[in-house]
Amino acid sequence: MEKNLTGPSKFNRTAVSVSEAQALIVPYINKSLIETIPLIEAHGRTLAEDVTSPHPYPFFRRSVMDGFAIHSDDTLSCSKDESVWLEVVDEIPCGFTSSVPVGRGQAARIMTGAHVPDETDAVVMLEMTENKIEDGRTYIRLQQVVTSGTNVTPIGFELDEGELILQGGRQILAGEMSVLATFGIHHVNVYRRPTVAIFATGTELLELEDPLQPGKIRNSNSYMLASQVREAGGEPIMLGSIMDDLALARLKVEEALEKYDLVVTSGGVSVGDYDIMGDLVRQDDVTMLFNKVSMRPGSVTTAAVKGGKLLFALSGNPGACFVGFELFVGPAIRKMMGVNNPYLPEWTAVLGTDYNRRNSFTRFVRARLDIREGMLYALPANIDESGVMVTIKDSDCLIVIPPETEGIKAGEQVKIIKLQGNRMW
Ligand SMILES: Nc1nc2c(c(=O)[nH]1)N[C@H]1C(S)=C(S)[C@@H](COP(=O)(O)OP(=O)(O)OC[C@H]3O[C@@H](n4cnc5c(N)ncnc54)[C@H](O)[C@@H]3O)O[C@H]1N2
Ligand code: MOO
Ligand SMILES: [Mg+2]
Repeated sequence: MEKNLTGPSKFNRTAVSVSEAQALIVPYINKSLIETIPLIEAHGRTLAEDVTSPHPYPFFRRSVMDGFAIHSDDTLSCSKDESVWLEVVDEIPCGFTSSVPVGRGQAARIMTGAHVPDETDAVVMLEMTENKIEDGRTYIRLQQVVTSGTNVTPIGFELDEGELILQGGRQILAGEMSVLATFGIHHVNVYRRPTVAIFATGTELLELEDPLQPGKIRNSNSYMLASQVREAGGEPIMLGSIMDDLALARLKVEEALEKYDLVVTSGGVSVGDYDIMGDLVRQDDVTMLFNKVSMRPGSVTTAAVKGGKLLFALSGNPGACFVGFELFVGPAIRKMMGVNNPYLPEWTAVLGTDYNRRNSFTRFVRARLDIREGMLYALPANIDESGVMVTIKDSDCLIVIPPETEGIKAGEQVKIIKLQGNRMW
């Protein structure tokens, strides 16, 4: 293969901090277009509009129990020794309203969730009554005072008409589904999932079906990135891998940027002879945002803009590729999808084992989370090198080790970044 001789340019790098790098990207994040989709397909999507309640909820006074709708005043004289008999004049199943007025001294049999007759003001539970039939009429006996409002859910108990229920930017999960369905919102306006083109650079890369050969490895980064894109809410577009060839990479990037919302590559961003991405982002029609971040892993993470679209060139080292995505690409995808705070949550945890490494840069250490006696513990992976792939699968979070630390002792508090994905098994 023809060698890509490096110019001096890609050695010339100024490191920016993680937060500076994140801020440099923000102006170039374009919100996705809005689309209207059936509610049933909206799980996980981000609402693109505020939703206010079109009517109060509940919409009618609703019985909390199976029992009898009554006038509470009829029970004022009730006690253990003094009972009141009420005539049952109606039966109200769910989905119906009463068919006859319920007068004083009368009651209507009612089911949980049914419409409480307007003239009644309380529901007494079935178990608190006895009944008798006389001359073909049914009567119930009460021996306790029932206060007004007992077992009746008032109109608007949960929500008033016109109340802001869900703000734009909110993710639709089970609870939001329930609210939207309650108000008959069968189609919702959500942000379109950004399409994220993924391709890997590296002459050493094999496709998954290829047999192994000495010096070659399979392209695992693209598959890892596809999962990360999905978790962030985007739609991964797999564009395979290309060899380390600047012209080829350039063509591929241009095509992908034209067709898709975002492009993510892995590999070739350092200073090696075949590290073409460093040169690619320095070409005239590309605006490089940063090509070095004061962090490990992922120090070589690079971001650029071409034709108004973002290109992220992540490290080929799997650990650095993973972290670079979580800190920069994931937030960009979530922001495109209208998420108000797109960054992963920062929590505090107790460090589970000593962390002995000397550290000059901010380091993001993969770790497992564990709850011990109600406390959150972060247990660093035993091998955490940038080039190590296997412990990525064991990380629920990244421990943020500040720069200039000599090591941290078990039991000390550490800042962690909680990774997405609810691993349940
Ligand atoms: N002289 C220097 N060497 C290196 C520096 C440096 O500053 N000076 N930085 C190191 C750091 S830090 C990192 S991180 C890596 C970055 O490497 P690249 O982004 O240029 O990636 P490659 O050289 O293409 O590959 C590195 C490594 O990753 C493997 N790889 C690549 N693509 C994939 C893939 N799709 N799936 C799985 N694994 C992949 C590749 O085979 C290499 O082993 O540079 C250091 N060097
Ligand atoms: O970008 Mo490199 O990880 O710092 O290992
Ligand atoms: Mg390299």
